[in-house]
Amino acid sequence: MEWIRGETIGYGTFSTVSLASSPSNNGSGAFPTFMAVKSADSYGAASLENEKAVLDKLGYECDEIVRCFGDDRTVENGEEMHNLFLEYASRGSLESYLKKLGGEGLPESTVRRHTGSVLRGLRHIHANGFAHCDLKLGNILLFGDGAVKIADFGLAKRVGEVTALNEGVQIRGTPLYMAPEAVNDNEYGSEGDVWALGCAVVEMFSGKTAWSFKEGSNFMSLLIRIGVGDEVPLIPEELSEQGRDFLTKCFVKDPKKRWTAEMLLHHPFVAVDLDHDGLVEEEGFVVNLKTEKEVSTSPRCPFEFPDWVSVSSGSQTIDSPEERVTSLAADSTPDWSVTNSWVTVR
Ligand SMILES: Nc1ncnc2c1ncn2[C@@H]1O[C@H](COP(=O)(O)OP(=O)(O)OP(=O)(O)O)[C@@H](O)[C@H]1O
Repeated sequence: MEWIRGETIGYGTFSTVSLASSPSNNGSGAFPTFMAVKSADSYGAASLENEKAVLDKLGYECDEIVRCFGDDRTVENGEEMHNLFLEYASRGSLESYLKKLGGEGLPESTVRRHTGSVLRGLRHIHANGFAHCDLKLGNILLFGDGAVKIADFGLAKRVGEVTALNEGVQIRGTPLYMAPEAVNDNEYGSEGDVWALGCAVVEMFSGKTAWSFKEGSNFMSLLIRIGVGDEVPLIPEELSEQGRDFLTKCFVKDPKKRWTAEMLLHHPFVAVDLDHDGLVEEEGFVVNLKTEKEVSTSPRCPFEFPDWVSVSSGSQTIDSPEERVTSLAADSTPDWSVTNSWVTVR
């Protein structure tokens, strides 16, 4: 495929994302005329390879997962670049969208709709045996028609798989979205994605991160709050009762008791049954609402789901929570990088 690199539309830890046009395709072939191309040098190549492998396995049937059209390599300024071609989200990420609102959150109706979409994406990812492991607003993309899709599968992994990244004392993803079992036991499974979804819902609604954390304050104190004790993120009081209840199901500290994406899709916060034809006008455009078939009463606990099976990630337990947090603090070789004034640890 011939393509032309356009303007830069985003930066990640491992990559730069630009607009790519493929005029010869004219939108008629296998590729659309405009795509996003995620490019990395040799340092980020493994992440891009992992992302492509996972997206290939997830296939095309889930509308809430960003599509991958293939990859190639180029030499630019004497350096070999690895390129991944993705569906272009013209409105960027939810993180950048919220930034434009200057600290304001989104209306609850929009939060419900986006949450339902992300849950359908997570259900598909988990049903195929993967965990995303880096769900956050920066990795939820907003499309011109109001749809949202999950992106950035660079850290995704097979549930139960022990990879080089989770051997020993390491953490992956963004600390603000880390689940207690990830902090305490190095466990990264589908349950952690549900915890992260809860953090994303709080942030979408309030415009603020789920954990209050002052810039410059001690990062380890946050890890201790997440991993040790009973504290969970603050649930916004302005949220409806359904929304608050939904979040309590995401913020269950014990991953085995936390609701799954499948279970949460039956929660009334997202399983809305509007008494009109499913169209709502929102933020200047009409959105076709997808609803779950059954919107009856919400199960109130995991045991009300007859076929619910708890999936454990199978990662090894390293230490007690206290020992692990202390070892994280004392670990001399973490790869710390700073993105958007927050610390991301790889
Ligand atoms: N398909 C896309 N369409 C439009 N914008 C995109 C697309 N993919 C990524 N972006 C933009 O680029 C940013 C970085 O992309 P992405 O998160 O995939 O990169 P990354 O290197 O894996 O980053 P990180 O792991 O640090 O989050 C996103 O936050 C988003 O703003």
